[in-house]
Amino acid sequence: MPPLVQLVDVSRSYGSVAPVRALRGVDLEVDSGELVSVVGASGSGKTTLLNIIGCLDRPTTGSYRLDGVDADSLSDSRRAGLRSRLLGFVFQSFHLLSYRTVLENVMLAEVYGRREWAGRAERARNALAAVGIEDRADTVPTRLSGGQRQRVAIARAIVNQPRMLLCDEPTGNLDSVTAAGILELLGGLYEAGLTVIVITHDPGVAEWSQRQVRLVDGRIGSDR
Ligand SMILES: Nc1ncnc2c1ncn2[C@@H]1O[C@H](COP(=O)(O)OP(=O)(O)OP(=O)(O)O)[C@@H](O)[C@H]1O
Repeated sequence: MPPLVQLVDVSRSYGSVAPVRALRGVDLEVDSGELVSVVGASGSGKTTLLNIIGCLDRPTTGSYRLDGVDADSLSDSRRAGLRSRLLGFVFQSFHLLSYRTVLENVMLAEVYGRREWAGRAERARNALAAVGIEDRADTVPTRLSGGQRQRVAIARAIVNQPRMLLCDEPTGNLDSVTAAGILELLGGLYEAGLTVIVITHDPGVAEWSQRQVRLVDGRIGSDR
């Protein structure tokens, strides 16, 4: 089996005049079932790396394979297909639609055309149950606490049954008790077999992960 994530000598520069070299020659492999944190100072390239892994951006040079597929060579629409089939995203600021109910937020994440319409609400309710928030299905996100909103965002991320969750500071807006609950939830998903990559500034989150990748000025400084 190929690694789920395989970056070979990946660099990413922004701009052409005096380019900013956000990533410089990154080699990284992540196998299915790993729980990896990505740490590093502000500006070290963490979000750039996550965007490439998430097929939201392409390397300037080097190659990226996702589940054995050369993601760089695909058209945008094929990349979107790969992304929706394999990946779920969780962000620091939740990115929920405030004028839709919790249930609708999760239902809207289902990929059009990929799965039959019937059962869509039930699958969304199951995802909400998996994160312990099914009783708030009919409310709007603005009536929820930060921790509850992040649970909804995680339900949305898992409703398509992805192979991997990509999380950008998932506990960054939460107090420590609430953050611990979210880590417990992510840890449970990892134990159930999901691959999880988490960008974090929080040393506690890095310690909690199984493997820490540290970026230093766009390069891998350590990987343990
Ligand atoms: N769209 C862009 N255009 C130009 N420069 C960018 C762009 N995105 C990121 N950069 C630069 O690339 C470098 C890496 O940025 P990146 O956001 O990946 O770092 P980061 O480690 O995620 O930082 P933070 O912890 O502050 O979120 C920084 O110097 C940043 O200013």
